[in-house]
Amino acid sequence: MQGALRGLRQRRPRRRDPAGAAGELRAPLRGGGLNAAAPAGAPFAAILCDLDGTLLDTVPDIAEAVNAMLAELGRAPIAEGVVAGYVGQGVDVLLHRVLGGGHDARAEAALHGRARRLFDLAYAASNGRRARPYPGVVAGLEAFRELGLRLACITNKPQAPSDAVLAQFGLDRRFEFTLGGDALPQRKPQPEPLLHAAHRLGVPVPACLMLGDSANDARAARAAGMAVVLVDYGYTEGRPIGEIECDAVIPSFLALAEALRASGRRSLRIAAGAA
Ligand SMILES: O=C(O)COP(=O)(O)O
Ligand SMILES: [Mg+2]
Repeated sequence: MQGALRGLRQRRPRRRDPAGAAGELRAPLRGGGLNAAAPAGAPFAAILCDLDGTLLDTVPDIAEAVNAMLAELGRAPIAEGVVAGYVGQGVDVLLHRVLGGGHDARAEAALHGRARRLFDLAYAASNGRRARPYPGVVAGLEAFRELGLRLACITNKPQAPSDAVLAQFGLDRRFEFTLGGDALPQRKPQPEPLLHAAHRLGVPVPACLMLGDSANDARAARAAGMAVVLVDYGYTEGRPIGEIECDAVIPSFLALAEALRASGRRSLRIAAGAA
């Protein structure tokens, strides 16, 4: 157990559940305190899982489509690492960033619309070509299932490519449903997709745990009133993972499964000295 927990890093205390439902943390955070807690006396019942950068390493295929789009527009290609820093808030934001060359850039509407059509065509072809699940994802999802946790995938990637790439790896069967970035008017970091998922699962909001890789997942979870755990290997829009407020950072799904198993799904108990 010690080994599996070693990678869990204690994060800034979550003093009060934003929705007021989970109440105060039940133990001090010094040493091996509780880091995130399900609603008092109740275990976590569901995990809402992000896709890009959490389940699957998808940037090689996204970058291929971005560069095919740029070639059609007569523009120079950009490096995969730059594309990785632009992924997180869905395709429209990605293309504004690519066309404008910065995180806050906005492209002119006609150009953006043309780029979107070209990107969608190119991504339909490249999606799944080089994408791979991260180590421990498949075994971790199986462990979550064995723990009796309900699972839904909540992504900012549009529904069609999300469904296609998850099905390619048999991961669609692991989730009760997948909510794509175009399924609702709102996307992460807004809380609505998470609240929608909790409602659809029939699980109380504070009994849901968001598992993601970026500040978009963390902010959505906080706004919804959920605990949030981030993987340390995903796409953070160029931000150091340590700067993103969350309950814990984990090296793999298996580490989270072990922490939840050890606590009867009631909390993430952080190993002493694991910070
Ligand atoms: O498509 C994106 O920009 C990010 O997708 P994600 O929410 O699955 O990380
Ligand atoms: Mg992600």
